[in-house]
Amino acid sequence: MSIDMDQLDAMGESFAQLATNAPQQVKDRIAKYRYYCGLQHNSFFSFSNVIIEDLSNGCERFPVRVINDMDKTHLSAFKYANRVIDEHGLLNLPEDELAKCSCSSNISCIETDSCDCCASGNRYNSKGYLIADPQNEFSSIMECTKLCGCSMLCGNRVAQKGATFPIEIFRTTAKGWGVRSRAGIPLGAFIGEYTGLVLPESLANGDRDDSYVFETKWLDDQPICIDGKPAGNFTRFINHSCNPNAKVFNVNWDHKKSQLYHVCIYADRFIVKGEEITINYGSLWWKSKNEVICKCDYENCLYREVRTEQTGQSQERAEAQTDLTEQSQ
Ligand SMILES: C[S@@+](CC[C@H](N)C(=O)[O-])C[C@H]1O[C@@H](n2cnc3c(N)ncnc32)[C@H](O)[C@@H]1O
Repeated sequence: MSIDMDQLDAMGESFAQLATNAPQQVKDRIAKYRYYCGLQHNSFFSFSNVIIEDLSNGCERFPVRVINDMDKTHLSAFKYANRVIDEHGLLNLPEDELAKCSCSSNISCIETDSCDCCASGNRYNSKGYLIADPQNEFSSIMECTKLCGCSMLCGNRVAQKGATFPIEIFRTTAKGWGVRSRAGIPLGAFIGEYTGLVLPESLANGDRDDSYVFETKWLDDQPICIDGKPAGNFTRFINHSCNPNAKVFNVNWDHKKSQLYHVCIYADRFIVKGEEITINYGSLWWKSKNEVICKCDYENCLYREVRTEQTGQSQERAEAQTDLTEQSQ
């Protein structure tokens, strides 16, 4: 049988066109099947248009590819930074205030019950996945620090070593850019740290565009914020969902116990290859962004209606949901 290559190309073109115009849920499903079948970008009936091969310029362990199959929009400029940038010197802390455990260098702290670091927050298992403790009211993790007796091979050093699961940035139908996984990510696995400029809260608010601002948790002082707009890594593109598959924890490994400035994102369930990674921005973010309509497509979405008044059914549902979330953290 002879194959008419022109006809094949035409079929590929119309498939690509169909896929491009399909609703997001259909696209997500197609993306998953493409990944399962091992289809590469730019292969036959691939509809992926890679516009940047590695946004991180080699900073990450994997290339951060940027894909736009939707329109001609390009990324707005920002500085790629895989660590927070502390221009105001807010994180210059005396070393003696750093937490430390007295474990020995030939054990992994997660294997003992006597490690002070592991005892003060949520813990990792032997694969480096988080075992979240619902009683931990600050959603915090205390990793071992440079003053600890253990070595860098200790299993209680995960987020400090950086992101390991490959991800890519893609243009969504209705939420601007988003992040999706290029591999399955197990429950509890570390995805990435939310990086950016470290700012006092007073500077983060005001006239600044706060769409990319994350407030960190300080337990005994003024809060600081991380602004991912001028500088940040791939996590700055993570969108909100009312049914998220990832969760934020505050992690400590180089500062005193009461200051939880590393904002780290972990899988909250198994994330399938090709699935968009989402977190819950929280009711306070949505309260301050009345003009934004949530496009998460979740059937029980809490913010899909215009929220001109802070009353009504959807607001009550949002607050009830937030109370539940806060209780479970
Ligand atoms: C931290 S940025 C996330 C990346 C962003 N989508 C982009 O293109 O750069 C937050 C902004 O993304 C958009 N966004 C995130 N989640 C959304 C959602 N569920 N529905 C609608 N817009 C969303 C909003 O414009 C929000 O201000």
